[in-house]
Amino acid sequence: MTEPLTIAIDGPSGSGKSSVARAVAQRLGVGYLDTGAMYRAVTWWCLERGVDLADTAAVAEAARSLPLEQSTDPSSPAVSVGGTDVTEAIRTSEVSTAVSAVATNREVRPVLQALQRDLMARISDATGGVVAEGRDITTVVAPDARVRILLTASEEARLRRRSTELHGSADAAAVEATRDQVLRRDRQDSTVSQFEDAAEGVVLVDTSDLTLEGSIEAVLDVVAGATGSDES
Ligand SMILES: Nc1ncnc2c1ncn2[C@@H]1O[C@H](COP(=O)(O)OP(=O)(O)OP(=O)(O)O)[C@@H](O)[C@H]1O
Ligand SMILES: Nc1ccn([C@H]2C[C@H](O)[C@@H](COP(=O)(O)O)O2)c(=O)n1
Repeated sequence: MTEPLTIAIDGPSGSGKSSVARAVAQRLGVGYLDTGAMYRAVTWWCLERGVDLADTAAVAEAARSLPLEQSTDPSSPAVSVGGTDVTEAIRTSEVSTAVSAVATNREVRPVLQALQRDLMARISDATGGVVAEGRDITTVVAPDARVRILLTASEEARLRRRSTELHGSADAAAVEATRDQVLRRDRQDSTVSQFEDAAEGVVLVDTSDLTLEGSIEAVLDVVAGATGSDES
């Protein structure tokens, strides 16, 4: 039996994890797991039901009982909670501003990490592999993955990308408006996960000077090197 192709990608906000992981999964014909979407879905669910995000036990209970459905098809990622499509709602600035309170809740993390391992196994069974991305996939969720990558980019590049995505511009005002969402979140999230430096055995891919296509190719090259085949 062929070993499933598990690819774990971590990195800071705006490094390009989601865009690159989705494209890589599509090109390799395997499933895709956006673990950040799961932290966002818990956040949305708590805000919707008036759960105080500072009440760690109540938030952990919400994570345990979350009626989550998540598409793992890289060509159509979608998330619904309790039958409501929240694919767009989990990307609002309200959720983006609040999500670190959930991601740094140490009772929530093991709940979602267990769910992520379970989903990764199921996706691999169905498609022969999985590309999972987040902040702790290479170190905690799937430290035995065949390919482990830390995707990074300079602070300037990450702010420029996120600002272009959110405001359609990377001028000084737009970058300033984006700064808090990107950098504060990374500061908070890095208190519970190691995604600023590559852990032992994790390959660092710096995309600061790469185009999106260049970043995808760079990751496919690492996959080909690690699997001894020309997966690209
Ligand atoms: N060279 C590049 N590599 C990857 N993404 C790039 C590149 N250049 C621009 N982008 C763009 O950067 C934006 C941010 O990418 P993406 O959402 O994939 O980042 P992320 O690391 O998943 O961020 P977050 O963790 O905050 O969700 C996207 O609009 C993407 O198209
Ligand atoms: N494995 C993960 C994935 C995500 N997070 C945190 C980091 C962010 O604050 C939030 C949303 O992630 P994004 O969609 O921006 O990638 O969830 C984490 O702690 N661990």
